[in-house]
Amino acid sequence: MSISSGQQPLVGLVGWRGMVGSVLMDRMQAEGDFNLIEPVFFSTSNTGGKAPAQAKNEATLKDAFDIEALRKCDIVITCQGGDYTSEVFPKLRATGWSGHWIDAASTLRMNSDAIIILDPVNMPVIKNALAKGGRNWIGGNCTVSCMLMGVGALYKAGLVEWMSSMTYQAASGGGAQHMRELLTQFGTLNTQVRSLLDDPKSAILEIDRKILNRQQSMSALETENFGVPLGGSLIPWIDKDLGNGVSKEEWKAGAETNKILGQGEGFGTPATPIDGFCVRVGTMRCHSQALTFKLKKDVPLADIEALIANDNAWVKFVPNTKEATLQHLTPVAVTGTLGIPVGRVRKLAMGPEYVGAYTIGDQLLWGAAEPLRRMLRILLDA
Ligand SMILES: NC(=O)C1=CN([C@@H]2O[C@H](COP(=O)(O)OP(=O)(O)OC[C@H]3O[C@@H](n4cnc5c(N)ncnc54)[C@H](OP(=O)(O)O)[C@@H]3O)[C@@H](O)[C@H]2O)C=CC1
Ligand SMILES: N[C@@H](CC(=O)OP(=O)(O)O)C(=O)O
Repeated sequence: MSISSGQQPLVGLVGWRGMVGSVLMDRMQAEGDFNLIEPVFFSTSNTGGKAPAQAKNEATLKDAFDIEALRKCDIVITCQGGDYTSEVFPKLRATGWSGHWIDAASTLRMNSDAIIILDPVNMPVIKNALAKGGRNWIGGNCTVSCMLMGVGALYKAGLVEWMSSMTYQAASGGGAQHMRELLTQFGTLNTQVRSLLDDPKSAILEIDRKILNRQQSMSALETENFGVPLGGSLIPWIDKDLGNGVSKEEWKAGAETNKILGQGEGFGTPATPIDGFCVRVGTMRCHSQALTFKLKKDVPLADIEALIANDNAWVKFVPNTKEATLQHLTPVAVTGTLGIPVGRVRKLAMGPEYVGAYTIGDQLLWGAAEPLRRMLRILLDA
């Protein structure tokens, strides 16, 4: 980066105290990123307040809507959300600001001048854009990023004719309030039948009936965030209704995966068809997905396993046994780690080119925060 010699780049951080932002701060701290930058902390709600401990010269919070203050930054990293990006980004660029904008929100992802960043998968796409003066670096959809960290090797090897994904997405994808709502619902349901649970002789169908009654009578307040109960249930629709039977989350799987891989519209190469269903389940912060591949040819299972296992430092190949699956392939095993286990890999009954796999990722780490801080490092090294 062209920063005056002897100075550290001024990096503005917006959204640092939110859920994604807090995970980002922890990772930046753990990796020593703050040693390499001069951080400036912004707030949408507490201008003039005390900046966090990582602050160096700028000890107070700046106004996140102050375009002049943002303009001084060489790099802005934001986890504040799409509304903030929509409001501030165009104004900032309109001033002629030529700094780097690194963003967790989806707002700018599909813009032609934006790169979806996932460097273990698409470093060549990132480097190419950097060389051409790229300035907008956007984190991908959490499900897409976690999927590609796990099985990106099959795409890189040009083996995938099409892929279908069935997701099991955690409450955290909706935000912190959604996680709270899920846990509150679990508590409410438990309270409803606690005395029956304590009695080993009680009838299970009585417990079941009481739970269903309580679920079906939950108030608008109790389901304020998800709209319907998630505790003890699931919701097979995530994000907006695109009006054609497809949810926006499902659309992102194909659109973003192809863009990350640098193929399809705008790249002059055919897109890989990717489609499936996205489902919200009552887990906390790991997104899981069952994948079906049609490969372009019959590849021996051992070769497929080796490709996946050797793709990057974070993917963990899980042998397709019950014991290994229960041990390593659950949200409880993966939460809070950067590991991306891939298991249940097997040929499917439809034919030798059909392969199934199951993968999990912490949607706040590889799904949101980690690609952002790694992009910061790529810029610092450039
Ligand atoms: N949640 C997810 O799974 C993913 C989210 N994203 C993107 O990241 C954006 C931010 O998501 P997320 O981190 O979940 O949002 P949060 O709601 O946790 O945080 C967003 C902002 O809300 C403000 N805020 C208000 N009250 C509180 C509070 N009590 N604690 C902390 N912050 C508070 C903070 O801004 P301030 O300090 O200025 O007041 C904070 O930066 C999303 O809108 C999305 O665009 C991307 C991938 C995944
Ligand atoms: N939509 C994701 C979370 C998210 O923020 O996705 P995106 O960054 O694509 O808006 C979920 O609900 O699980």
